[in-house]
Amino acid sequence: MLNVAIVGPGLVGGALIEQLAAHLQSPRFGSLPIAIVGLINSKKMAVSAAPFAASDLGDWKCRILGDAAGSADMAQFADSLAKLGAPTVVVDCTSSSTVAELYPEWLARGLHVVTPNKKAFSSDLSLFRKIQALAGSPRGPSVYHEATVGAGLPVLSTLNDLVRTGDRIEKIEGIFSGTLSYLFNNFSAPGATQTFSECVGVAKASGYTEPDPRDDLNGMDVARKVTILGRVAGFELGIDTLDVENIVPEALRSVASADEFMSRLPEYDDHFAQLNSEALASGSVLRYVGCVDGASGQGSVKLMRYPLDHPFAALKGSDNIIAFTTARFPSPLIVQGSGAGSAVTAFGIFSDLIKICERFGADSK
Ligand SMILES: NC(=O)C1=CN([C@@H]2O[C@H](COP(=O)(O)OP(=O)(O)OC[C@H]3O[C@@H](n4cnc5c(N)ncnc54)[C@H](OP(=O)(O)O)[C@@H]3O)[C@@H](O)[C@H]2O)C=CC1
Ligand SMILES: N[C@@H](CC=O)C(=O)O
Ligand code: NA
Repeated sequence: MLNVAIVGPGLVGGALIEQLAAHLQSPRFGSLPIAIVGLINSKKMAVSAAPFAASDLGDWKCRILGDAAGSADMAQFADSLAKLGAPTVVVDCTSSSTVAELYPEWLARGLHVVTPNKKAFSSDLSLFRKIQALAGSPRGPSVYHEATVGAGLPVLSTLNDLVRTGDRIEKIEGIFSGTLSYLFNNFSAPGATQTFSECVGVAKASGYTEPDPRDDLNGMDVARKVTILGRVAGFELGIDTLDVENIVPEALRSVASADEFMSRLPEYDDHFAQLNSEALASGSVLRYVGCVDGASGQGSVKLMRYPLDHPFAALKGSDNIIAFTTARFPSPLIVQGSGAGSAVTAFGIFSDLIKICERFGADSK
């Protein structure tokens, strides 16, 4: 049995619980030997030697992390998990750097890590290297983070396959943000009528944005993804050395809360409308694009103009598009599809859990 403990059952972690519970209740393709044994948020935690029942998972806020649950204590949580005996995966569904810094400790105790949290792989290079070293042995603990780039789309598994089979990465270019894809697909299109701030509001309500949408609009979320792609491709990218275009209006960068930012954003609709009409007048649309350049080993994140017949201009909804140009793929290998939202992100995490099940041959007892 593979034990799973979820840190941060918010939007994405909650969707993962739903998908795992649905599988427990009605396995479609044979029962996977996966059990949820731990949950922790910033206030409460519960760890159990016996798997949580599907019926409790259906109402986990009351039945597992309700009043009877203990106070959150991350050290104690990891201690209890390490003592369980069976292979155990900690799924970090927070966006916390503090939690990400605990991965080396978890790995050293034999716990596997699966996460959509970008922080550990895009912050200090030394943390990334430490994690890679601890997760590098064939029978030791593993780290999977497919959902950190393109949510559930098979982006990192594709890149890993290219790298491990000896291909040379020349360029990775794409629209890596569901939020910014949604914004510009809907705002910057011939005949579009929604204002920029209205589009941001819909992206937030749809669960595409980070908890504070400024983390999307300032380019940092895309910069983190570019850094992860660059590092997985073998380049020593540092997030602070990337060329990143921040499109948050200057006066709103320091406002205290996400709510205040959202309420003041309409003041800047004219500014974005102006940028958009200039692009449309030249037969182009605006798209927010990230790039890893294999020749220089550098990355960039920029608001660019694309002609209407370019594949980036034809993108829909919150789709991501990632084009890998390599020695073997001079005509790029393209991955495209829904790249944000809790269901597809939870799917990416679930598929990583299945890989650990397969690698460690957890039996179904
Ligand atoms: N939304 C998307 O489309 C995608 C999201 N991601 C990533 O998924 C992750 C989760 O996003 P989302 O679900 O939207 O975030 P939410 O804000 O909805 O949930 C975050 C959760 O983390 C908990 N948490 C925060 N800090 C701590 C801590 N120190 N210890 C324990 N728990 C903590 C919060 O607890 P509490 O409720 O008590 O505050 C909450 O349950 C992020 O890293 C995001 O970047 C990746 C790909 C796509
Ligand atoms: N806020 C991000 C969520 C996924 O990483 C996005 O919009 O892509
Ligand atoms: Na992905």
